[in-house]
Amino acid sequence: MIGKVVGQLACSAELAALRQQLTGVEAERDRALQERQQVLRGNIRVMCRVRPAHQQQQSPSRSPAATAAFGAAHGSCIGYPLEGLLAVHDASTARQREFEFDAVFAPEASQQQVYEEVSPLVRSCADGYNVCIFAYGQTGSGKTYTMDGPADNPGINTRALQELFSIAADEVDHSWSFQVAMLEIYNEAVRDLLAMSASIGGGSGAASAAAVAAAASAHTVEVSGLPAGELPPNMDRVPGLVWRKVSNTAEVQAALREGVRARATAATALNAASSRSHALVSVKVQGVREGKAFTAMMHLVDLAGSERVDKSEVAGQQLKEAQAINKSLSALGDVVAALQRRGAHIPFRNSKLTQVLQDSLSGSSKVLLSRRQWRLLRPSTQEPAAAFEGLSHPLQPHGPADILKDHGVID
Ligand SMILES: Nc1ncnc2c1ncn2[C@@H]1O[C@H](COP(=O)(O)OP(=O)(O)OP(=O)(O)O)[C@@H](O)[C@H]1O
Repeated sequence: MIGKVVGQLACSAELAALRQQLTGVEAERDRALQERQQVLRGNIRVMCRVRPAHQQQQSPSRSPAATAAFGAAHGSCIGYPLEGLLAVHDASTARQREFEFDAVFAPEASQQQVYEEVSPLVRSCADGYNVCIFAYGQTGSGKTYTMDGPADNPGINTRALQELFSIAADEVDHSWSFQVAMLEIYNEAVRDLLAMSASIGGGSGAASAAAVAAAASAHTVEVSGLPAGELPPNMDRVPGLVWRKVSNTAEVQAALREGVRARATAATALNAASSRSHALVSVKVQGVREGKAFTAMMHLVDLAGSERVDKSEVAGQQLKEAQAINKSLSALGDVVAALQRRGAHIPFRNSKLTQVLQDSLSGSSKVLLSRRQWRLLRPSTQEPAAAFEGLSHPLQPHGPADILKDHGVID
């Protein structure tokens, strides 16, 4: 009797082990498939999210024709003729152009819909790949909303960590750990926001401007410019950076809030707009797969506003800011272009931003850019009515046409 029970136990233990093995094989096959899919879709993907019009620009009673007329009166209107395409009609030149992205989100797209397109990259990070997700666009175009988002409808940052937690919860090995760090890059100086927050009490407003300025300077950190392969395994890209351990959404949101407050406090104390700096949330994932430990990094980046500043109109601090932003955005553009060309030399050293991100931009890392690197498909002089009927959205003053104009894509 005892022998039989033990036999059955052994048998069910074997069955359980076999099932576990099979699940492991299936999970491994799914991961390989997902990786293959990612490689085929390209390691650099570019999506475009169109911000809804502000309230004063919206009218619930506006028909598609009236919407098109509104757009035309404001110089341009936009439409979505096919999946992944954005069409821009510029009324002043009667020109229409189409731009191709990996995905285009219309103004009504929800935070969750945007996140679902990003989610495969987050899953790649849980498979051990380094990942970078950027939001790029003019001031007011919705970068912070997309990355950070309101507390009751969070953006990519919180959703990405939630997904990582849920992946880890389903793993056989429960020794996974997650840490976040927050950095700000302003005028080519890199600041540790969580360290600053600890010095000034989370930016609760109690610290004087002088104390905040002192903290900002004290927590300015060095970045190693060494190429990825030459960085010793025990050396961090940003030595001494404060990493906060997180294991649930509440901890993530508390850390993010602290960093955001420290950034805003520093901006006020230094008399600078926070949109003039790059904000980075870095996530370090340490996990175990098939008995092997791995570390992967994910950088979630809210880039500084990309508007072109006419140098003749700004001076002093604003000019310095504009130059620093231009320098770092063009350095990022050069790096992405070199990666796309698979160039032998990738110019990471040209800015602090690309130095900080270099481990997540090289090798088999995955990169996602929101609003950048669009490919012009075909210019046309079609009337907007046909192309835009039923699809039109008025263009707000800070809408894509302004961005496209800024970059000389349209006149
Ligand atoms: N998809 C959206 N849905 C609703 N509101 C949005 C959306 N995108 C942006 N907004 C709102 O538009 C305003 C500007 O957005 P946001 O602050 O995210 O712009 P930004 O590009 O980060 O600007 P900056 O460069 O100045 O930081 C905010 O009030 C934000 O709440």
